[in-house]
Amino acid sequence: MSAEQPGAATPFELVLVVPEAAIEAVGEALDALDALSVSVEDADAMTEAEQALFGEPGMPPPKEGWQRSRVVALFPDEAGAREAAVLLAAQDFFDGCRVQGVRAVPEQDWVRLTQSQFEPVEITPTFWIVPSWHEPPAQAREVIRLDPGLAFGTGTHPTTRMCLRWTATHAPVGPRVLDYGCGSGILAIGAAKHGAREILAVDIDPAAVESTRLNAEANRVALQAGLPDAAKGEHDLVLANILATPLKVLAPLLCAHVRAGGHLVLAGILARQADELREAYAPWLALEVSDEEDGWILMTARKP
Ligand SMILES: C[S@@+](CC[C@H](N)C(=O)[O-])C[C@H]1O[C@@H](n2cnc3c(N)ncnc32)[C@H](O)[C@@H]1O
Repeated sequence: MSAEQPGAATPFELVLVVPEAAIEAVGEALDALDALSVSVEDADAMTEAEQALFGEPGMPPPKEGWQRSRVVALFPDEAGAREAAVLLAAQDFFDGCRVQGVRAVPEQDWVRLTQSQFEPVEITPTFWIVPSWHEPPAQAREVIRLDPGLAFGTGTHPTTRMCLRWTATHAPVGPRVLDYGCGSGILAIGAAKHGAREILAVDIDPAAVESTRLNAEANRVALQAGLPDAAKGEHDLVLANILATPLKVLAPLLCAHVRAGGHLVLAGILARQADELREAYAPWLALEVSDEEDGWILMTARKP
């Protein structure tokens, strides 16, 4: 197999120069943006400013980056790498960082590499995300079939997993569900597997909308997918796994889409951002932290 095979997108690298103060936030954001891998090296390597970075023997280095790190993040395709560059540039922590380039990564067996990185993912003991090249585990009763593709959301990221887990543990969810920032459509499909019947999925990225339609079809789920303008009406459940900054901007809009008695479920939020999110949503809903994984939190509220 090779990258030239029909259907195999060419992977792209996003190359960033990041000061030490921003390295942790950039790393977390790249993780949230579904980078396949992230490597960090000294941006000043082979110059007079080169710094050695050592840890205790057998221990990790004492810090995560150099004074200026060169961060190389691998994405499955060009759209993913470019979207990550745009989303990162909009974050407050990105001040002082620089996008050095977005470039194709040639001549490797990316299909096999990608497949080897995606194993079935357990959401609950009976709810699994399973790539098409795997058999579902015997104990799986609800299964989403999903392969890594153009859009974020394969179930490997804690933010996605927490949203899916919430949906599974609150099943059956009400019939009307809005997935805002749908990416691959994984949350919408997960809601369909747990009781939702009228599902609307929206995203600013047309590639995500298309990906959601295809993934829904592959999972025999009926839903409507479109750009954010398509979000209309009130819903029993509104799910939004975006990053903290856009979630704050979207607060009035997302709250308006929740019916009285309905639920709002937000992810893409770091534990240290809980208070700012709570404050941003306070005029409409009282958010609380209802799950936490790897430093990411799930914030939820029920509309009175
Ligand atoms: C972190 S991904 C989440 C994808 C999927 N829902 C999941 O949970 O895995 C965030 C998605 O939100 C979309 N997005 C970002 N800002 C948005 C906005 N203002 N309105 C709608 N979608 C947005 C991005 O294009 C991306 O597909």
